[in-house]
Amino acid sequence: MILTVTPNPAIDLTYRVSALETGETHRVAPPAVRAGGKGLNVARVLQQTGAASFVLTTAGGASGVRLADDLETSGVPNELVTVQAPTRSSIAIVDERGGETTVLNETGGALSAAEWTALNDAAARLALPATCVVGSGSLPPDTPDAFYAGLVAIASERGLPSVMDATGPALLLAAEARPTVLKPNRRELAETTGEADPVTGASVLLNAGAALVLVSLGADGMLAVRRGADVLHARLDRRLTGNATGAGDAAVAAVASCLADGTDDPAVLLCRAVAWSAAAVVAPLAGELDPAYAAYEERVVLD
Ligand SMILES: O=P(O)(O)OC[C@@]1(O)O[C@H](CO)[C@@H](O)[C@@H]1O
Repeated sequence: MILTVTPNPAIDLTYRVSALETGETHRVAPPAVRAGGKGLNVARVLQQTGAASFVLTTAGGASGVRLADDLETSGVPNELVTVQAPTRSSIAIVDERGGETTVLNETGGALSAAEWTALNDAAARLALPATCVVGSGSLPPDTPDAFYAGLVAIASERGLPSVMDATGPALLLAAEARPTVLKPNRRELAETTGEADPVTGASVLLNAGAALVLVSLGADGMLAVRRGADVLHARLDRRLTGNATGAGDAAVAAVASCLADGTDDPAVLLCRAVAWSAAAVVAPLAGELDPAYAAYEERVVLD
């Protein structure tokens, strides 16, 4: 199975409005409520495509109970580390007029040293039967920046590929631990490396130790950057509108599914990542793909 580790999950609340106006009052239908957080979305997408996945995450307070209940309903196998801090909320507001989504991510509560140890220990144990290790999402406040680097090391010690989707110092340290793939988006990469150009930013992560960096460019597709090789760019043959929340998670799921099957050709990874990402934009909620997701691979243009 593909192990996904999410230290800072969320209850995702997705609202739909006909046209979002800042500073105005909106009458809205109740939100869709789901257990979310990037790794949970990755695991849900993998489950939809028939790949075995496993969620390791934290849960705290009444919102943590809600998260646990929803995960059980989803049928994705999981293990939850119980923590003191209540599980945070993430609010997505989908503007049906322009197809843009506004997201409010609570920062979440800090974990104690004992809770971090429990999460690390569980990751090391659950990696034993895994075929790939995925770490994704923001880290709670006062987190050890080396958490994702530790996850890469756990994978490497077991000879497993690893995919990390992180930002800031956690992303830089993860790069130094020599992961198989890093997948920041363009903004996260620029914030982390201080480089506005995505290829230059990706080179910073490659020089630090990453083998392959996939940079998501939103509607402009995705780049695959490797050391000493041509940069690859892929995009869908047309622009799509919908809910882009979770599109990056679908890309991570695509990469993890390739690696778990023993495929590490960057062009193959990139094209599947672009295809699943597009199929996620069309699906209403993060963690879902358009059921016709496989057909999107034929619509990917590789430069
Ligand atoms: O605060 P983070 O961890 O960066 O992002 C959290 C989050 O917005 O990302 C997912 C979409 O990618 C949502 O399910 C989730 O709640």
